[in-house]
Amino acid sequence: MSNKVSIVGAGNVGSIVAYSLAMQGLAHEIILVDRDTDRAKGKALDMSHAASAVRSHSIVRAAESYEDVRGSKVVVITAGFPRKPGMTREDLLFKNAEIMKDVVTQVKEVAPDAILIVVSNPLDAMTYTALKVSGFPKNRVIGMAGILDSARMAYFIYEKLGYGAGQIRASVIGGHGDFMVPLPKYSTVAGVPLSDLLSQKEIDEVVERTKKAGAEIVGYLKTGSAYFAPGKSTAIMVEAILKDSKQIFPCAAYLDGEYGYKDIVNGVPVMIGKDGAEKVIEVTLDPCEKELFRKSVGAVKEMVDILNKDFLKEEK
Ligand SMILES: NC(=O)C1=CN([C@@H]2O[C@H](COP(=O)(O)OP(=O)(O)OC[C@H]3O[C@@H](n4cnc5c(N)ncnc54)[C@H](O)[C@@H]3O)[C@@H](O)[C@H]2O)C=CC1
Ligand SMILES: O=C([O-])CC(=O)C(=O)O
Repeated sequence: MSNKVSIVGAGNVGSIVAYSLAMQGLAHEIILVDRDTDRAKGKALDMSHAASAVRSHSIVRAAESYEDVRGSKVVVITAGFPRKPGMTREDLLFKNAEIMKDVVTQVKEVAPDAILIVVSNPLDAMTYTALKVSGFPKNRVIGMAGILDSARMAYFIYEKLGYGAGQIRASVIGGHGDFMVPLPKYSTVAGVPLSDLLSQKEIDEVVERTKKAGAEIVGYLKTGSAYFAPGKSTAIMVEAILKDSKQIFPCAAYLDGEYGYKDIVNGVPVMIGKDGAEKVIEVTLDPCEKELFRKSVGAVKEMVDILNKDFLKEEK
């Protein structure tokens, strides 16, 4: 099996994905594609030096054209604008949908068998766009968000507790927006339920901070958004595919009847292996969680309906 990975968008997130993979020596060849070719070239050279320093066998190269993406097992797409303070992720819809269409149209020509991992925002709508434009089967187009949102929730639980770092398992489903659905019921510290460790008020605070964590970081950085945790979370998905680990991660996946929804992308637990999103896992939700999930699907559907009306109408 090829373990070549291409990353389209050699900006902040794309660089961390590539760097994480190169340091692990997971992919033999990592290709950086960016419309700013010099940015890709400079970063690829720098990362190849770092790989050499740690005696990793990964080679990072900048693409001269999409021809260099040919033969990739995984193509990560981080091309697109990040938001700035005061913006929502949804504000990026039209600009990034244009970029996604352009990128996926070119990727599918040279890597028709690749698995696409979408990172660009608004994440769920961009994953849907990539799926429709590529025409790839649903298991081969996955969005990255849930690993990041769950990691953020785990960190905020740690901040409340002051102990348990590394032992906290948090769970977030739903879309990657203000309507994401943190699930305290499925969150534990070394197997101990969160409700045995924190008060309801503290849990509610963790939930709210998790939902706004992206915006909190945008507020500090001012010129763009988070990239270390997003990049690492994406690399974790690439690793699961390359190693065929068949582990469960929260990811944005195409729902085809699961959870009672069809023709929409939303964040759910997914078993990831060499074929991508090999299985969507259906978690039992209580009526309140179901309602939050419904709202989250609705928020993504609003964007998808806008795109389907015009922008994606030829992609069916
Ligand atoms: N899913 C998630 O959880 C997260 C998503 N994001 C999203 O990821 C995207 C990238 O974020 P950053 O890396 O911080 O932005 P960035 O601005 O640092 O990098 C974006 C890169 O895309 C390139 N690009 C733009 N159009 C292109 C095209 N048509 N072809 C090839 N390259 C192109 C740019 O030249 C730039 O290097 C944003 O949309 C951001 O909102 C960021 C963090 C988390
Ligand atoms: O907040 C943003 O715009 C970037 C992102 O999706 C995140 O960090 O969760």
